[in-house]
Amino acid sequence: MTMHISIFGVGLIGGSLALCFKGKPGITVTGYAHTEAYAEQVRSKGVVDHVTLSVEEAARDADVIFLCVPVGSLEYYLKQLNEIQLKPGCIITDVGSTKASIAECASQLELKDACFIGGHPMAGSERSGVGAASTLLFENAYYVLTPADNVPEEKLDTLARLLAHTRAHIVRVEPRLHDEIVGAISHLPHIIAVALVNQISAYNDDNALYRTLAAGGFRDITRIASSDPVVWRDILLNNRNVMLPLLRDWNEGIQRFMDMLEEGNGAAIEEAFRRAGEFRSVLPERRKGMIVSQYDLYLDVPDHPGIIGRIATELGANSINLSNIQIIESREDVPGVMRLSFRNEVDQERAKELLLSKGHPVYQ
Ligand SMILES: NC(=O)c1ccc[n+]([C@@H]2O[C@H](COP(=O)([O-])OP(=O)(O)OC[C@H]3O[C@@H](n4cnc5c(N)ncnc54)[C@H](O)[C@@H]3O)[C@@H](O)[C@H]2O)c1
Ligand SMILES: O=C(O)C(=O)C[C@]1(C(=O)O)C=C[C@@H](O)C=C1
Repeated sequence: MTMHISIFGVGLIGGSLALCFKGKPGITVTGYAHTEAYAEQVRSKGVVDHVTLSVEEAARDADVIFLCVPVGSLEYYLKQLNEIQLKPGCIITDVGSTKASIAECASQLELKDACFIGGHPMAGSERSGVGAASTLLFENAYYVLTPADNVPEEKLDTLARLLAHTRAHIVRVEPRLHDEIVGAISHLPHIIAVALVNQISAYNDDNALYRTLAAGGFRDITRIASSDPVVWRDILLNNRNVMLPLLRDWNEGIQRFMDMLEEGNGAAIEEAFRRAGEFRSVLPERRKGMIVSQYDLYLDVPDHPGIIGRIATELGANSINLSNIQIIESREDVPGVMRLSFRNEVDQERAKELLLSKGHPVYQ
């Protein structure tokens, strides 16, 4: 029997889900787009089997509907679906970065023949739109489900079986707790990154050397400042009751740093770095969705033409699969730092041995 999946909002997350499902035996994927221009983009990327601009056409035959629109539009679509005769037993789920308000909306609606299961894949990117979609986005990430108590286990099993195509790990969390935790580990870092970039950008208006000299540390901490403005406007407004106390705590932490500097308290500064390093070192590093998403090696190599090709060829000749390669700092005629990412620990270890044996300085 064919399972019909419908994806509302075929952007980074919706498009990545579509890619995980499309072409799998017994699955068809329909994408709903709200403008003809976006529908055309989705068609040209070929991530779904069929694209429509009609909510009804997208929904009426669906077994599972994924709402992948910005958080501020989720309730609108859930209410629209409640007005349509859906297939009996249909599962509606979402991928929004906040879960309490959509769970509340679903419980108020008392959906007729369908059931709602909130979801949130803890994986993403600063890029947006269907062009950024990837089959690998969710691999090894956590995928949070926030079902209400009255959701039948059988429906949860159906959704979990479908999500197995993403290769993510399912975890169940209560919606309010979810919002508190992601407020701290995801939404707060986005605010901090944006505030930091905008602070430095104002200095750069007076002296362009700020941008020129911005190196690894600045780039590492600010990647997410390039995230989609509308998506993040909606997330932060939706989670503002969680964000405000977190920002007050943040202000206190910054005030403590100001005190340490005013007092010239070196011991306290050292202690702050030590404590942070300790916590970071016990994060489950090797999982996507956490701090480090890959099995990485760092390599000091001279920055001259052909070096990337030579390293990749050496690894390939020894059947070691690279998943990514990146120059972190690249300047003419001085050593550069290359990041090599592998899919598993075995490849990482074999690469390390090989590169060390060829005389390359390798760091882990
Ligand atoms: N970006 C991330 O890292 C990330 C990670 C996990 C979850 N999420 C959540 O996933 C959802 C989508 O985010 P994204 O990063 O894929 O964004 P995106 O901008 O890449 O995709 C959003 C999609 O929704 C469509 N859309 C926008 N407004 C719409 C409307 N009013 N009606 C119908 N379609 C509309 C857009 O055309 C696009 O296809 C958001 O709820 C976000 O909170 C994002
Ligand atoms: O990796 C990134 O770029 C992300 O911002 C992903 C990230 C996160 O903060 O971890 C962002 C929002 C989501 O709701 C889930 C994941």
